[in-house]
Amino acid sequence: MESLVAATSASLPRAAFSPSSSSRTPSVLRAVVPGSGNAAARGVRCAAAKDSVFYELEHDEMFNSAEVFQWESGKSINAIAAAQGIRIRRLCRPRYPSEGTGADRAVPRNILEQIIWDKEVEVSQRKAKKPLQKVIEAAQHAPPPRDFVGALDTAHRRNGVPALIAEVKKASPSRGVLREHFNPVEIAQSYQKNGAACLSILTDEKHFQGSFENMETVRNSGVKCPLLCKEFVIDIWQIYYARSKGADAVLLIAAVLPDLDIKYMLRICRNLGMTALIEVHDERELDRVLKIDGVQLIGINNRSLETFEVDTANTTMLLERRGDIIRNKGILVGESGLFTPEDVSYVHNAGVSAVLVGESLLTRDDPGRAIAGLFGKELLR
Ligand SMILES: O=C(O)c1ccccc1NCC(=O)[C@H](O)[C@H](O)COP(=O)(O)O
Repeated sequence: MESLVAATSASLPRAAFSPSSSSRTPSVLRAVVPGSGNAAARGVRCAAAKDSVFYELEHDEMFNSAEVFQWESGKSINAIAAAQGIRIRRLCRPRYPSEGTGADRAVPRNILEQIIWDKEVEVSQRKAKKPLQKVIEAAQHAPPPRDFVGALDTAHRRNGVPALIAEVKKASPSRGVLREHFNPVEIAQSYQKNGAACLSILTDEKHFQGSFENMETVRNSGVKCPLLCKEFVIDIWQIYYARSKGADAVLLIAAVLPDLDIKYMLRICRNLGMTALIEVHDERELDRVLKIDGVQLIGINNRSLETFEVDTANTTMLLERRGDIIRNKGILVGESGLFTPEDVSYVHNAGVSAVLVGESLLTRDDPGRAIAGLFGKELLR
């Protein structure tokens, strides 16, 4: 089968393959069959020859989902997202005057919404400088992707405690600057030396003082741990860009991305040989993600990205309710607010086999050596 990525880059209009662009260009078939956005024209969906790529797309569950039909009937991305319980809105510009601008659209409701709105502006500027096709080409020349899930699994078995994804972040909206002297390569090397299985590199500049350059420098420094690109992904462009800078995995946040975006982005990750860590905060997000095929890594974030409140009981609560189903899916990651060996044991007992930790390591003089303190023992490499 010709891959979606190949179809994207080779034969179809670029915009047609960006379900998360702010203009929300509708499905592939509408782009290639003028006028197919209305019900009558939708009959065209079944007209492609059996040997064409469009036949496969027409028969693809993704392109026949309710969400695609909702797009095609003109429903806005925010309306579709809201129907899935997503509270974070996109900074959608009105498509026609009657939609208005709406006073409430002008002000983000919380920090996550602010980050996403800033990200939309940032991504559109980056795309203008480096179009998708160029980033896809750059991704093809990147150092090969490494096995993120395999590294977590091996470390968990070796140490009998959750595998560590150690975070390289200078600052955060909730805590401000965590580390004045910030050398990403030094921190990454020290994490690796002290038993981290994987690393998470913050790439958002505005709110976390991170960068894609940090990702690239760490990747080129000889650090062997697989790297997660900790970014607020709203567009496939960012996934290709992360790969081009050497990332092995990307974060996808269920509080931000509708189901179809997650499915589509998962496919792109798979085609690129990358892993997606799908992050959830509550039961509703978890239930959405559990219905998606191909999810290998689910992160339960203990920090509300809307209020900043951290509560490790969130992991226990979600695992008590959905533990069996989640464990069958793959590896579970406990994220945020872990400071002591008791915190780590608590989420381990709840069922996680990996933890994502930033602040409690980064605020120590030597972040790598702080790992033993966090786990109550030295981790083997
Ligand atoms: O950390 C924040 O303040 C924050 C605010 C808004 C969105 C995301 C945010 N953090 C991302 C993370 O989830 C953490 O960096 C990660 O889980 C590590 O958490 P911690 O160990 O508490 O630094």
